[in-house]
Amino acid sequence: MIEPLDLSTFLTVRDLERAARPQLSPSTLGYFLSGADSQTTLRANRRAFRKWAIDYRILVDVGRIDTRTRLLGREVASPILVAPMAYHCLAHPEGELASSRGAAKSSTGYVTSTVATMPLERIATEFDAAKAVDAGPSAPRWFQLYVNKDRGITRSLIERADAAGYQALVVTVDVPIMGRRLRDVRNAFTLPPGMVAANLTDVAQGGKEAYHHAYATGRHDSSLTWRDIETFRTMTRMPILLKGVVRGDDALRAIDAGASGVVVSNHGGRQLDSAIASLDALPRVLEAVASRQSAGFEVIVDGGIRWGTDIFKALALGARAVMVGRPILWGLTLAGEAGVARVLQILRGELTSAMALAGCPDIASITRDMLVRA
Ligand SMILES: Cc1cc2nc3c(=O)[nH]c(=O)nc-3n(C[C@H](O)[C@H](O)[C@H](O)COP(=O)(O)O)c2cc1C
Ligand SMILES: CCCCC(=O)C(=O)O
Repeated sequence: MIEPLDLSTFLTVRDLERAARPQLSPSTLGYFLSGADSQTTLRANRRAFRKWAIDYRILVDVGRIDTRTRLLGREVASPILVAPMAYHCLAHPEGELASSRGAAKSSTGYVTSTVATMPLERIATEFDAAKAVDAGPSAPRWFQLYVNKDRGITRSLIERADAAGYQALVVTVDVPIMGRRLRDVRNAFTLPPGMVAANLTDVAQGGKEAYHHAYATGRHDSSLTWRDIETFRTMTRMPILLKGVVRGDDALRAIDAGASGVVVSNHGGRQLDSAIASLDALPRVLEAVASRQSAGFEVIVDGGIRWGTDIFKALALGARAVMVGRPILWGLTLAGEAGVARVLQILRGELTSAMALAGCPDIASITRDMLVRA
C-alpha cells in the first residue's frame, strides 16, 4: 500500500511543484509549464516581483492579522482567487470537482474555465457544498468565457453560468489566437481518450481529431471586438471582468464597455511572447482607472505569484486581489482537493506572515509606500 502523502511536509509552492512534476506525463507537464515561444514573458512575470522590496514598518500591533477585503461589492476572506485554467482532469481524475472543493474549503474564490473537463453546473454544486460553514465571508465563484465562433454556443454558456449562480463573467481577451507553446507543438499536445471539454460537447471530442487543436483552430473566435463586450453586457446580469488587459487605454475602454473590472494579465506568459510583465503593467492600468474615478471598478492581477510576499507586493501597488494559476495545478496533481487546499493555505499563511512582519495588520494598511525599488 502506498503511504498517504503528508502534505504538511510541503512548506512552499515550490515544494509542491517539485513533487508534482514527476507525476505528470511529459505532454501534460509541458502544457502546464509552458510559456509562448522564447518564454521571455513567462520569466518576466516572475522577475517583476523581484524588482520590488518591502519597506517594512516596526512596532505596530500585529497580534491580529485580518486578510478580509471586498470584491465586487462583497466581503471575501482573502484577496486570493484560483485563476481559470483548462483541463483539470489532466492533473487529477476528479478534475475541477476536486479543485473547486479545495478552494471552497479554503474560503478562496474560484474561476471556472470554459474549457473545464467537468460540467460548469457540477463544479458550481461541488463548490457550494464544500464551502466552509463557519462564520466569515463566503468565497465567490466566477465563470471564465472563451468566445465561440458560434455565438449561439457562447450565449448558451453565458445563460448556463447565470443559471448556475456564477457571480461574475470573466471574458478572456488575450487569446485572439492561441499562443505557440513549443512543447505543445512538439508533443502534439491533446486530451487523452475519454477526456473532454465538458461544456463544449459540440466540438469534435477525442477520436482522430485532436481536441485541443480542433477547438483552438476551429471554434475559437478571432474576430472578437469591443462591440461584442457591449453585447455580452446586455445578455447577463453578471458583472463582467476583462482578463488579459495590460494597457491603461484598454482599461478605460473596458469601463466604457460596461465592464466592472479587469484582470491585468498576460495569460501566464502563454500568449504574446515579449509582452510586458503583468506586475509591470499594473501601475499604469491603476493610474488610468483612477483618472476616471470609476468607483468600484476592480483591478486584479495574475502571473507569477508563488509567494505570499508576491501577493503583498501586488496589493501594495494597488491591486484589489490576485489570481493564482499553475501552483493550483501542482497541488491538484499531488493530492486533489487536499493538495489545492494546501497550496492556498501556504499562500495565505505566507501573506499573513508578511503582513505581520511588515507592520500591516489589515489589507487596507498595505499601501504603496510599503514598497521601494529593490
Ligand atoms: C495550463 C493552463 C491553462 C490555462 N487555461 C486558461 C483558460 O482556460 N482560460 C483563461 O482565461 N486562462 C487560462 N490560463 C491562464 C491563467 O488563468 C492565468 O492567467 C495564468 O496561469 C497566471 O499565471 P501563473 O500560472 O504564473 O500564476 C491557463 C494557464 C495555464 C498554466
Ligand atoms: C483552447 C484552450 C485554451 C486554454 C488556455 O487558455 C491555455 O492553454 O492557456
